[in-house]
Amino acid sequence: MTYRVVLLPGDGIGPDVTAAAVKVLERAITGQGIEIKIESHLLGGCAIDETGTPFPEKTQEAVQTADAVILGAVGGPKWDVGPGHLRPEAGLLALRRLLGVYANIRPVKAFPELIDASPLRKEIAQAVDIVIVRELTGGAYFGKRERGRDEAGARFAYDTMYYSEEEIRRVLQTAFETARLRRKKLTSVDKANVLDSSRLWREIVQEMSAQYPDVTVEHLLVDACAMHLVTHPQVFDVLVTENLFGDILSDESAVLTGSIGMLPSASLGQGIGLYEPIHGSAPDIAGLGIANPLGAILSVALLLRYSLHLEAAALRVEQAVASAVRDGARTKDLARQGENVLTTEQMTERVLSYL
Ligand SMILES: NC(=O)C1=CN([C@@H]2O[C@H](COP(=O)(O)OP(=O)(O)OC[C@H]3O[C@@H](n4cnc5c(N)ncnc54)[C@H](O)[C@@H]3O)[C@@H](O)[C@H]2O)C=CC1
Ligand SMILES: CC(C)CC(=O)C(=O)O
Ligand SMILES: [Mg+2]
Repeated sequence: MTYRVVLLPGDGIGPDVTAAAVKVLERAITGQGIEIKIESHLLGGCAIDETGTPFPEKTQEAVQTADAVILGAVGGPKWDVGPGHLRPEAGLLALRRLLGVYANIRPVKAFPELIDASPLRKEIAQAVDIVIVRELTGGAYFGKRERGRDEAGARFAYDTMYYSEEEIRRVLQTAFETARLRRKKLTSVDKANVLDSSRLWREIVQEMSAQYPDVTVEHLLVDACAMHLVTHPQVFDVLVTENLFGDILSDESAVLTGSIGMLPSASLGQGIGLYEPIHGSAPDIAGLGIANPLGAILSVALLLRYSLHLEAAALRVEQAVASAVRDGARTKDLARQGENVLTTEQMTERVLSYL
């Protein structure tokens, strides 16, 4: 069996962490009787530089026929000025939309050995085990938007947080089913005291909960949720929310585990899965070779699990990461004072040594 995996390294630290991910993927499938063909394409700022657009046609064609897609990250200060349609992030949003990956799964699990890197109290940090299900192809990032000038010549801008019933239902289904396979608790996060899109979201959660009587459902306003995540994150099992809230809450949750560099994600929907660490292109450390590759490597485990259905290989990758961390492997973002600091490549080698 041969699989085609499209690699989109992107910008900043993206190429470093995806190079690590590919090495781990190749090692993980050795002896499995399968072959993986990796095909690299342009997305984001590097694509703007080479082709004048953040999501070139060649990349669009390649991802639509792939078995899975691995992405690093896009963006950076180089492209922060200039016309809106040329932003690297627009390429990423278009990619997610094209693949129809409406459910972004972001597991947030503490590694016992990294508790010192977490800002939480020890007994709380070690109990963090959450899956965030973030709606990924709707909401304010995709709604009608405009910038203009009013009659007096003053500037205005707006973005619309639009959700259809179908968009809400399908991601909630993923969330309910995820909760069912875990501790059977679903926290739906919204801003239903203010936003109509949130009121509809909450109504649909309530309607759908009848089909999942084994799942305990609670509703939480997003501002309170942001606080609860740092005061008592151990109460959360599966957390489901719309795109913008999920983007923010997952970066916050990442820190609970020690570093944003630790968190993987799987974006699932209409077939082809997209796998990426949750962090961005980290321009402040780009080119230094010190990025934490573990979020990207753990995304490979999710690819093996969800797209290739190789659960044993997925577990091996997760265990290899856990073993490396247990043995004291630390990139700069994880290291406490006096700890030996590994480069991206050295950390990758440590993970590979356990595979
Ligand atoms: N999926 C994507 O492609 C994403 C792209 N971005 C883009 O990335 C650029 C930078 O955004 P920021 O707000 O700075 O967010 P960021 O996630 O790139 O970085 C935030 C902070 O975390 C650190 N960090 C991130 N990943 C790390 C890793 N693997 N190892 C060690 N440290 C790590 C960075 O050094 C920085 O201090 C922007 O252009 C933004 O739009 C941001 C988030 C996601
Ligand atoms: C372009 C942004 C929506 C990327 C991001 O921050 C994310 O998906 O987490
Ligand atoms: Mg984000």
